[in-house]
Amino acid sequence: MQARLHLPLWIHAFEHVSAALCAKVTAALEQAGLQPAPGGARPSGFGLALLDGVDAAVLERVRSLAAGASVLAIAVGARPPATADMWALLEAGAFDVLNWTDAAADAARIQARLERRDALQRLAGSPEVRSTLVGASPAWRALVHSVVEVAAFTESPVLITGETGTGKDQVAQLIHRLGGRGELVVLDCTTLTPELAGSELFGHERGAFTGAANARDGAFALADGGVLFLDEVGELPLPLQAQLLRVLQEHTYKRVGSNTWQRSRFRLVCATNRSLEDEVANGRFRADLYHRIAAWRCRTPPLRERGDDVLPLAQHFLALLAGPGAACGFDDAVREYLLLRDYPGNVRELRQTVARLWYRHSGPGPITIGDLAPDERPAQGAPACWPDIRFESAIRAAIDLRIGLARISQAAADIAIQLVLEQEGDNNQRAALRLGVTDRALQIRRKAWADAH
Ligand SMILES: Nc1ncnc2c1ncn2[C@@H]1O[C@H](COP(=O)(O)OP(=O)(O)OP(=O)(O)O)[C@@H](O)[C@H]1O
Repeated sequence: MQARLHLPLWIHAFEHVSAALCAKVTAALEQAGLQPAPGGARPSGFGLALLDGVDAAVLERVRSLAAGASVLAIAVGARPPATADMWALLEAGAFDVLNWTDAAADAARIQARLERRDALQRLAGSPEVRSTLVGASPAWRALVHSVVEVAAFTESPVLITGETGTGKDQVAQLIHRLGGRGELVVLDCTTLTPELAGSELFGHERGAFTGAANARDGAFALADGGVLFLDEVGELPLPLQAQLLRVLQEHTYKRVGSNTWQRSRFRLVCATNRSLEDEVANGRFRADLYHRIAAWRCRTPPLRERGDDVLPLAQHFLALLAGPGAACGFDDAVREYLLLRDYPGNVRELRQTVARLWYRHSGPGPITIGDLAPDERPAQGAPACWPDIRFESAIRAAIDLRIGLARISQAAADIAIQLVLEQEGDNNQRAALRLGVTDRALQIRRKAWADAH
C-alpha cells in the first residue's frame, strides 16, 4: 500500500510487551505505509502505546506521554483489557483504545484513526480557526476540537450552549464556514412571535394576508443547501416548537397561503444560554425537539474557566483595533488589571474593555493604566477581589493534572506560609499573626514540613 501518512509516529512498548510482538506490530504498520520510530523521552506528534495489562504505573506513563502528543493505546495481550481499564486509559489522555488481533486489519484501523486525528488537529490549528476562536486553555481547546469535528466531518445538527458573550455566535459562523455549504441564515428566536413567525419561517404567497403585497421566501427556503442558525432557541414559543419539529422530521413545509409542499435540506445549528434540559423538565421545551436539535452538543466555557486565555484574547482584540502591522501591547499594570477583574459579560465584556482602553490611548508605546476610564479603576485600599481569575486558573491546572483536594489545600497553605515568612524575615510570631494562626500552630506546621522534606 502506498504511504499516505507523513506523521511523526512513534511507538512506546510497555514492559510486558515482548520485542517480537513489538517488531510484528511495527512491520504490519510499515506494510500499511506508516513509518513508526521509537518514542523519545518527551514525545510529540502521534504515538502508539503498546500495552499488555493496565495498572497505575501504565496509566501514569500514558498520562505523561499524552501530555505532549496524541496517543493511541493498543492492547496487545491475549485478552482485551476490562472496560473500566479502557475508560481509565481515555481518562489518562489516550484518544482511543484498540485491541491488536489480526495484523493487516489492525494496521488499517490504526491508520484510519491517526489520519482522522491528524486532519482534525490540522484544521483546529489552521489560521482560519485560530483567528476565529482565539484561546489555548484546555477547556477552549476541547471545545474547538469538538466544533471542528462536527463541522468538517458530519452533517449533524449542533446545539451550542453557554453563558452570554462566550462566543456561541462565533462558533455557529465557524461551523458554517468549515462545513463549506450554502448560505448561513440566522434567525433570532427572541424576535419570533406566533403572528410573525409563519411568514419568517415558511415565507408567504402574495395576498396570503393583509399587507402581503408580494410573495416572500422564509428562513427554511433561504437555508436550503446551507445552514439555518436559530439563535436563542430556548425562547421559541411552544406552538412554534411543534411547527419546527415537523419541518425537521419531514424536511417539507408550506408557505403561508399555499397548498404546495416545498422541500428544504439544511443543517441546523441552535444556540442558547438556557439549560434546555431544565426547560424540558419544566415543560417549557419539547423533549422530542430537544433530542432532534441536540444531536451534537458544544458548550462554550465562561471566561472564568479559561483565565489563561484572557491576555491572548485581549491582545487579539487590540490587534484588530490597531490594524495590521501595528505593534501595540499592554504594560504590566494593565495586564494585571485585565487578569484580576471580573467579566460577567465574558469575552464580549473583555472585548469592550480593550476597546475603551484603545480609544483613550494615544501615541506609540503600550497601553498604560492612565488609559483606564476613572470609573473603571480599581478602588484604592478596597479589598481585592479574591479568589480571582488567576487563583481559579491555578487551581484548575491542578485539577487538570488530577491532583486531589488534600494536596491542593496543603500546597496552598505551604506557599502562603513560605511567602509570609519571607516577608516577615522568618519571624514566626509575626508570620503567625498575619496568617491568623497561633504561634504554636505555625511552629508545628513548619516542623512537619521540615521533617517531610
Ligand atoms: N474565542 C473567541 N475568540 C475571539 N473572539 C471571541 C471569542 N469568543 C467571543 N468572541 C467575541 O466576543 C463577542 C461575543 O461573542 P458572541 O456574540 O459569539 O457570544 P454569544 O455567546 O453568542 O453571546 P450572546 O449569548 O449574548 O448572544 C464577539 O465580539 C466575538 O467576536
